[in-house]
Amino acid sequence: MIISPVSPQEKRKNLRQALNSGKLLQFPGAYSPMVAMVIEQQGFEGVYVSGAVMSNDLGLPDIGMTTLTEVGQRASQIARVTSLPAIMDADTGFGETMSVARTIKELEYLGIAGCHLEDQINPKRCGHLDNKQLVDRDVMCQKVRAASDAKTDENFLLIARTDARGVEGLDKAIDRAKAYVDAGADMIFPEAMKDEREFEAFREALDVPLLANMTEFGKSRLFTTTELENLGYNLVIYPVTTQRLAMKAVEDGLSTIRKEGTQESLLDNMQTRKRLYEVLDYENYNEYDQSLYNFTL
Ligand SMILES: C[C@](O)(C(=O)O)[C@H](CC(=O)O)C(=O)O
Ligand SMILES: [Mg+2]
Repeated sequence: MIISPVSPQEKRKNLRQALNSGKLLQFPGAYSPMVAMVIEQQGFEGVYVSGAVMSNDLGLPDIGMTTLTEVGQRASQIARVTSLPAIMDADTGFGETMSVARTIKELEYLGIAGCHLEDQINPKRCGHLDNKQLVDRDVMCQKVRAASDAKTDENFLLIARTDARGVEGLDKAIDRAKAYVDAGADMIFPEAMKDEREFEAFREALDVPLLANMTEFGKSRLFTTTELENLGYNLVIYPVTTQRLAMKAVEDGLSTIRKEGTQESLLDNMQTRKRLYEVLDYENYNEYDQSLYNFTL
């Protein structure tokens, strides 16, 4: 109730243990705290806070216009209602080297279990678009080193993402990933791989855990969990999925109300009041106040 009893330190420790299990961990994107609760109730292993989703939610494209404060606070609200670890998309780190160090310290303090930093210049763009631009490998290594040094909890998961595949090619992307591991990254996120062979090449080249991004309408085919597990990947994100599902339902629903003048025909598509209260565990708030849950539905 209210806030998960599992501390951020425990969540990070649990995540480290789970990553060592050899089992693929599924982290769907949560666009709000309540979505994180549903992700936990459905039995997933963790929650992802997407930079794209945070931007879109503010009515902005995903081009690095959001701030550490905005994204960090929202990620914290999402992280604290679930006992699952939450991983946050920190884009290019919200600034240069020293700011990146601050980003890590703030995210630890906000209860986040880990984050990823990417090697694009700012303004960045979605990793599955063309014409991305990268910072030099050394600049990114410096950021990763600063991030790693800034940790106070060794279990905070520092994930380096490389967007180099679409810019410099597969071999250079793998070289960069190796350099980021040497600089202190705990995990690698190879962005926008073209096919199975490329996912495999990263696995062969690196000993650290790997993250697979199964975003829809992008450059990678949507692999199943079995396929990803067989490829040796450790964690999969479905970053924008819940927002895409919800927004389609919202758009369709609004257009129906506009056309039909009532939402009557939409009721079957809606979360009922009963289900909402189950998700929120409303009944248990009665322990605190007997006058809260004395109605019938
Ligand atoms: C993972 C990602 O960084 C995100 O912000 O969720 C995006 C997802 C997307 O735009 O589909 C990405 O750059 O892949
Ligand atoms: Mg992103």
